Amino acid sequence: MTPVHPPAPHHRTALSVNINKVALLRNTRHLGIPDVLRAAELCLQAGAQGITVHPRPDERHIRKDDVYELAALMKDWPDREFNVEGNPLQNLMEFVRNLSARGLPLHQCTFVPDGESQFTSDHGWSFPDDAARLKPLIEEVHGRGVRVSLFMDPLPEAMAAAKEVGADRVELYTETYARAWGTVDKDKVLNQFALAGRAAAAINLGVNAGHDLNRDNLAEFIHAVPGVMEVSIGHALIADALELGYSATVAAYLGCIDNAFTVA
Ligand SMILES: CC(=O)[C@@H](O)[C@H](O)COP(=O)(O)O
Ligand SMILES: NCC(=O)COP(=O)(O)O
Repeated sequence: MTPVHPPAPHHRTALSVNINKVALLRNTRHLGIPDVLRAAELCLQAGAQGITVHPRPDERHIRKDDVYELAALMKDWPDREFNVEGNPLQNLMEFVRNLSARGLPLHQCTFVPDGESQFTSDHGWSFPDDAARLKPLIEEVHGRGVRVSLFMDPLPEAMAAAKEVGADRVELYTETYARAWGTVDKDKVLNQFALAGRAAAAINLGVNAGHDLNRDNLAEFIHAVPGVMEVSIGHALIADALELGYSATVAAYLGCIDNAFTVA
């Protein structure tokens, strides 16, 4: 199948669509609609460079079977990325081990320090406190050929510790930026993210970003924070898709990313 939009050139920020919220709606009936596999396929056809899911222990949205079925779908899209988020001290490692045992694709794990039934992610890992328990888990994930990204608050001084435990990337937790967008605090907050991004880049730690990014705030973020390799976007993007459809919505977000690279 020919994608509407080709995979991103390597120097551009990749868009990974988080489809948690499609599953959330599906789970309110026993009819299987909206279909998460169909959602993923439509986003990939529209040019999204990856699919993200965050299977929470309470299965309020993404369920175990979804992860394996999505991974099987991703086999048909070898140039796209499958990213599974979660807490490796809860359920995430089970997915890593089973996907690996079944020979199914998994390209990136994003370790997120969420509680069992947390409302949504709201903080990053804390160093040095979390270092000793993360290190062997990161080694295990690497042993299965999967990249590890650590969900982190935008603290420049914490980037070295993330690198030290073996992370390949950090995902900067962008809710504070999203909240500040459109207020007098925006430039100050954005500068904090830029400093964190630079601190990561200086030690060869890749930078992803996510949480509450949307069509209004995305381009400015990518423009200000150098070298963002990937953004994972779910809530706002799926809300937009309810109005515009997946294809137009993904195209709009890819357009925001393109704009970030073209505006002066
Ligand atoms: C790590 C992160 O920011 C995302 O996982 C986000 O929290 C989506 O999770 P929910 O869709 O469950 O809110
Ligand atoms: N890692 C962030 C993510 O996948 C999506 O977060 P959100 O856009 O649903 O807030």
